[in-house]
Amino acid sequence: MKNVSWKREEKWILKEFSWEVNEGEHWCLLGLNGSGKTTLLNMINGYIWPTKGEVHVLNHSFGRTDIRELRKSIGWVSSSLQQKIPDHEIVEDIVLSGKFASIGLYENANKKDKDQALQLLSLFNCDHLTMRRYETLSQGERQRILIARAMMASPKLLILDEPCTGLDIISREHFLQTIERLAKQPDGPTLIYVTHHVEEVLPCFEKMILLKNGEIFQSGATKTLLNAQNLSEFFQVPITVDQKENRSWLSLGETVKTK
Ligand SMILES: Nc1ncnc2c1ncn2[C@@H]1O[C@H](COP(=O)(O)OP(=O)(O)OP(=O)(O)O)[C@@H](O)[C@H]1O
Repeated sequence: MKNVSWKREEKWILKEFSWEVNEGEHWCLLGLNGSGKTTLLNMINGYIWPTKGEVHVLNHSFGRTDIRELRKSIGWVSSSLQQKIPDHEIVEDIVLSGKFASIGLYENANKKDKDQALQLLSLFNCDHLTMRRYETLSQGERQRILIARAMMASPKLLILDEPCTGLDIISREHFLQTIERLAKQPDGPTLIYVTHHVEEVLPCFEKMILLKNGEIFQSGATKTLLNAQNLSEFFQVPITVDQKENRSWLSLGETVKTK
């Protein structure tokens, strides 16, 4: 994205946003509520167009490409997708439907597709759920199934949009292990992980953007951005950062706690 801005109702929602993702990099996009994360994802997927600036995704230049073709190479797992899956759908069919980008399975999957679906279910430790109905799955299981579904289309880019929403701490940690495994897959997709929780930023996300009020507050190597001074300025409250297992854990500074 080069100098991308997006205006609605006389307000600039994204401002002069420039971002380059190189092949093989995994990025985390961290921003508070209303900072413009969803707007940015809608733009990457071609659902909205920049008011100013240029967007190129996976060598497709917006304005000169068939966006529907491009979307076939992008997986986007979000809570709105979760709500679209019918309760009665069987896990195996949900994963297979990813191949056809449909909600519901209307095409005949062949043996190769079925084998791939089973392999993905196994990758995400969901073998035991193959014949279960969607409505019987826990929140964490649903997220893993939907990522397996997205992977059926062998996307080049996989967007995980606040995937830990609704997960308790144990489920979250299990889920994050899955993401770590996914990031290490040879020939796997580039990951863009969107969150407002710093502790979800796994070591595999070596690059990140801190997004604030539609602008890049900072971007670059995760290691150099996640420190107390930067994050205190970003959140505008005193923050303490502890490092544990290559992840950053935040707590609010003393002055805030005693207020
Ligand atoms: N179509 C629109 N018209 C007017 N304002 C909009 C439109 N879409 C988004 N906005 C505004 O743009 C800002 C950024 O919204 P966006 O949904 O991108 O934020 P977000 O970072 O995804 O927030 P959250 O974490 O709460 O989901 C918000 O103030 C929102 O009200």
